[in-house]
Amino acid sequence: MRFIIRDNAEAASAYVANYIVDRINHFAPTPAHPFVLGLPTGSTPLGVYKRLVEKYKAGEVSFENVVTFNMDEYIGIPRDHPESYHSFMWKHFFSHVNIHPSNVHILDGNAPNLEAECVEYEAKIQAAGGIDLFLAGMGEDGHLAFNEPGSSLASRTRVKTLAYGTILANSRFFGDDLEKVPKMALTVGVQTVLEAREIVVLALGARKAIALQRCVEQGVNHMWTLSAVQLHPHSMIVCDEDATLELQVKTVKYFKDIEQVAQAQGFEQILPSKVRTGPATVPTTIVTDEFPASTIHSPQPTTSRLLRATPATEYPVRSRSPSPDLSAPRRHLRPVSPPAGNESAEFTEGTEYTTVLSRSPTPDFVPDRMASRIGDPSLLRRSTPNPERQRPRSPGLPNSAPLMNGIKA
Ligand SMILES: N[C@@H]1[C@@H](O)[C@H](O)[C@@H](COP(=O)(O)O)O[C@@H]1O
Repeated sequence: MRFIIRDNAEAASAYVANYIVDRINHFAPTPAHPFVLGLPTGSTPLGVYKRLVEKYKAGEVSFENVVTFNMDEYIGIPRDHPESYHSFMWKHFFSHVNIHPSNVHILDGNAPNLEAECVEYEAKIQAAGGIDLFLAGMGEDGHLAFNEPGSSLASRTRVKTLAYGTILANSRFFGDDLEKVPKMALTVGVQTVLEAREIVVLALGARKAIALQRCVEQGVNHMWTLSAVQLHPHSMIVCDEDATLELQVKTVKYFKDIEQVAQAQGFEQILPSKVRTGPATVPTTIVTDEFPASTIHSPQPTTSRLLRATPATEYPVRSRSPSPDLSAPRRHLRPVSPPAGNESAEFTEGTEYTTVLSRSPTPDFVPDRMASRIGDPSLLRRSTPNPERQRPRSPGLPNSAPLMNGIKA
């Protein structure tokens, strides 16, 4: 993951706008091979949209062959409501550039069948060839689009109920009246974003500092859904100095050093050509048994396939025996013809199984305290969680007497 820090919001927004223009121009989109751009709303991208419009007007970029997909939309407010994301996008961006209205895609929060709307949206993304670059902002709680804390990292476009913190944060757009803020929205999923060929996140201001710290310095976490961009092979976060307030000095210094070293060496970190030009195939998550071969040349975010939950039907369903007695005989599956010398072979697809009775409990009920693996009886006692209670009483020795390594008793 690249991490670009600029002195202030203007410089960070300019960096992102220049980057997008550069990507579109290098891609050289045509009607048959358009550049597909994912877009956010919120106050954060306003500076980017302003600069993109300026660059369009200056003749530096054309949106003639750009197709867009917005991240999200409120449910239940009219499309022409001043705070709908439809209104936002046309007001701040689309009305000012040469994009074809038919190339603009924004979820319809008033669709008669919201679930169908979400399914169709994913299909449209696929039909467009997948998203080349997904621009994103970040919620104060680290949400990506409207993927609130606790969202599945394998999620796709769907209906979401907004978290109270988001309603509170967005109430500033609704006259600070919490009642006027929609409580639900349609949003692309985390997985939808991860399947873009490239992700660019913009984070501005001190109010994003905690979320940025969680997403950059801590692990991938469903409670800070933007952290999932760490799994993407071509993701970049661009922020201003204020947004770095909660980061460690060494983190900030390291990422600044990376940029300086690259500049001193006379190169920029560039994207593999397949990502820059867009491959013929649409990136999708493929679930295979093999561990994916990681390669920076693959336009597909291979790591995200690790996030896919495996359908429960792919494995034998554990018998729900009502018997709490672990020593009682239990039923389990065993291959009809087990491999030679391996009677306890694991379940393998395509193998014929028979039900057998045994006294072994299913694996997750094995009360293995490791101590049972140690042969020496004195060590065995010492290895139990509470040796004082479990040692045999010795005549003349008080119960509370300490043991010397648990061996002398
Ligand atoms: N659904 C949007 C997000 O996509 C956006 O990132 C967030 C941040 O908004 P702002 O940029 O105003 O802080 O707002 C909303 O919740």
